[in-house]
Amino acid sequence: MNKPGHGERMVQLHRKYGHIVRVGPNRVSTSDPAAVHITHGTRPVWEKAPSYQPSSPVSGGKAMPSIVAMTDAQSTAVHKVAGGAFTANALLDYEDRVDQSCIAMFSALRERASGEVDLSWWFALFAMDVINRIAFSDSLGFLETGTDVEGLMAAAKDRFDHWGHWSAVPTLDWLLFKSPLTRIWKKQESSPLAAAAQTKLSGREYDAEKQSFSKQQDLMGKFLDGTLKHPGLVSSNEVIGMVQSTIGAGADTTAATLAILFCFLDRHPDVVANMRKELEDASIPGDTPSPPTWEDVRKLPYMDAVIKEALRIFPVAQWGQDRVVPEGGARLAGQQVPAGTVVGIHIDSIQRNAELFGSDADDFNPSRWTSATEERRARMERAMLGFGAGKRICLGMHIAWLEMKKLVPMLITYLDIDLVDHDLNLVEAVKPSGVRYMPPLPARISMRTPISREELISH
Ligand code: HEM
Repeated sequence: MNKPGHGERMVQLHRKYGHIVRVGPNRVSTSDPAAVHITHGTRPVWEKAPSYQPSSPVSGGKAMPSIVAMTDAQSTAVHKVAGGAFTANALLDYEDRVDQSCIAMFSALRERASGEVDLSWWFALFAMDVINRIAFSDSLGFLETGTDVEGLMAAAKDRFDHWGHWSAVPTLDWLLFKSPLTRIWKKQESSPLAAAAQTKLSGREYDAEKQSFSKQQDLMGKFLDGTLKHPGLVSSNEVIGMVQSTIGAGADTTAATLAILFCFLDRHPDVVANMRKELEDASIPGDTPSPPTWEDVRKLPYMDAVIKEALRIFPVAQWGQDRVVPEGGARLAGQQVPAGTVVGIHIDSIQRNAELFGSDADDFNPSRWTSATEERRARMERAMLGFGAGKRICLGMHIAWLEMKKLVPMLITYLDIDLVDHDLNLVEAVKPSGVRYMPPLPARISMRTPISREELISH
């Protein structure tokens, strides 16, 4: 998973050998869209494979609870306690924080408009800034300072790198990094992400009158309120793990998706022109330089198609979403697979399936979504796995859409963003890990509409 070109090699392997390919002892990969409804279905729920365990962060020599790596039973408890924090309705509680990050991002790019900026770095700062605001009601200043505050970005990246590296040998990961033995010979450090979550948790006050921790309507408050409603299901240590894993899961994924999207936009000025036209026709974001409202942008069909197409053609999640075949075995892609086998789904292969997406499935073409019949679009939607599927689908998916659909219109409306290298070979340049990490993307930024700083800040 950590070698450049891994995703592309898997696509070629599946195209050559079919929908089921053996990729290791007791381990297969499938590219059959129909198989996903079995592997990620609910009757029965297939457990996540041990390859998820290396994704759990370590703090003080112990594996911290991580939402991504939990068993089905643990995840059911977490969904009870925290599910409400991730629903489409909860988005309105976060909208003002996303706006603040959009404005901070826009100001930062605007201030650097005369020179070159590394777009990958700024998207990474944006995603970390916004997820901290949503999690703790505090940006920590990623965008204001332009730096990796408290090393949280490095810590999140380290987690994904570690996962990519050790996912094939989870027992060794446990022995070397998480077993009681390692506590004897290894220096015990606290993860910066866990430390940040712990500090915020200790500062949280309970409002006895409202019987709530949610004065600030953020993830931590909502998680804590969930523990009050469902006592005994999740401990405070687990709340820290949940916040920590949410930040880890939500930052680099969103940042890389934005960076990939802007690579494609750079290559397709016609798409940018269409997006601007759609926004202008809907008078969004308006004359003032503010991020558009969620209500205004959430249903714009072309914007939706463009972001979806970037998620389709170059999905950032590179882990195989491995599941274990339950008792009795299963029939996948016409073959009987025995119980206990680990089955990974290959997202790139499924999302570039020509039968579903057409003969130009390997090309970036947002209009495939807008021109498709309703029935065809529904079939394509079902094959989109960039956020996972089924019970363990990305909990932060709605938040990710909120962030992207607010930031992207703001950037393309007020800025021209011109990448220095228009022909970057993404397959070779991207560093695969748990997620695809984008290389630095030097870009020249210029203002499309003159806006005064006062005007920007006042909105
Ligand atoms: C474009 C951005 C994002 C992408 C592409 C993405 C992708 C994914 C994928 C593929 C999964 C796992 C499915 C599996 O292994 O079966 C996942 C899980 C998860 N994501 Fe995201 N994600 C994104 C943004 C976010 C954000 C913003 C948050 C938090 C606010 C978040 C929180 C989570 C959590 C907590 C899980 C674990 C769910 C579980 O196992 O039950 N993600 N995400």
